Amino acid sequence: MSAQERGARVEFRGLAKRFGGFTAVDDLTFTVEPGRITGFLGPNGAGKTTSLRMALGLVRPTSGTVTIDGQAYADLADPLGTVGAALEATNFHPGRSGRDHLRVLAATSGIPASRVDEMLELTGIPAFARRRAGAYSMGMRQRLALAAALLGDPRVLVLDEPANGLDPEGIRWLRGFLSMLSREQGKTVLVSSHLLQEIAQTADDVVIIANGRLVRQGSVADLDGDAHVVVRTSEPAALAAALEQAGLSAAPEGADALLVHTDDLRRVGEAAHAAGLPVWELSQRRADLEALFFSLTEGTNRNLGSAPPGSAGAGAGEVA
Ligand SMILES: Nc1ncnc2c1ncn2[C@@H]1O[C@H](COP(=O)(O)OP(=O)(O)OP(=O)(O)O)[C@@H](O)[C@H]1O
Repeated sequence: MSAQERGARVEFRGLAKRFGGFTAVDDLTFTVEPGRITGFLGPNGAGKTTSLRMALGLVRPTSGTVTIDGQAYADLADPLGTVGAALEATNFHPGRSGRDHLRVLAATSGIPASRVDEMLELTGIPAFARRRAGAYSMGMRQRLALAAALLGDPRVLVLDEPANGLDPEGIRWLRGFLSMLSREQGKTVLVSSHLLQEIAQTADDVVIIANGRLVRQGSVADLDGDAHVVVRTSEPAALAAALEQAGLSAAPEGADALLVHTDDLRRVGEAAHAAGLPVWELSQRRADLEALFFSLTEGTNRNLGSAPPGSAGAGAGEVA
């Protein structure tokens, strides 16, 4: 089975959610491709959790749809084998061990008990999982939630802020683990975060939202941008012509500089020298995904400052 067949496409179409007069998610349209890791990014309060909950049929959209392999979650013939989700890592009974929790889940879903120990092994908590869940650290809960999400060997994995509470070693482990699930097993992985650096190294694609709206989407490679050379001169027009002759395209940047579409400083310097033009600065510049993320989401953290009208805070006031 190819990765394309193993994973499943998740399509968000015109998805919106209003809580009273407050629009938490606004006309969100994007596609999550099979066999790839998609980072779902946005500052706190951007609407990530609400969107993921709508994808899983836990919150009813005001309008729009989310389909998994062409079907709404509620219509899936084999939900556990299609989507595994870890939305919040806190809802385990404190008196029960993590292993027992998973065994109950497996039993009620017709999944063999042996799968539980396999998943605990895979997520690195076989011994810890025999202790009561109430004593678990946040990182342990995250791993347990991940093990639970994987029980049905789902084609799609939906994870809400899975790096929260993990230490640097745990975050490194999570990166490798998600890569393995998507690259070796072809699963579709949709993972939310409010911190770009947590997933920029792992994600193939990113979807960035702010104030409930889509602000940018694309592959990490595209958004990170190509390298450019900045060249500053007193003769920008003449230098642009000289660069064009040398087969390089350049665009003006301010009054006295050009942005040249190449990463080869030497070619730019030699073209200027051959044309007898003065150069004041010659440097490389790379559009940085991190800078892009900040510029797109700056000042949009809706959980800071005054509460939005009609909002009693996350999780309150809504019955799906
Ligand atoms: N049940 C609800 N009733 C009213 N407002 C809500 C409800 N659930 C979420 N909101 C509001 O909708 C907005 C989006 O919340 P959501 O939890 O989806 O954001 P998020 O991007 O997941 O942020 P975070 O990382 O902080 O969870 C927030 O301003 C939140 O307060």
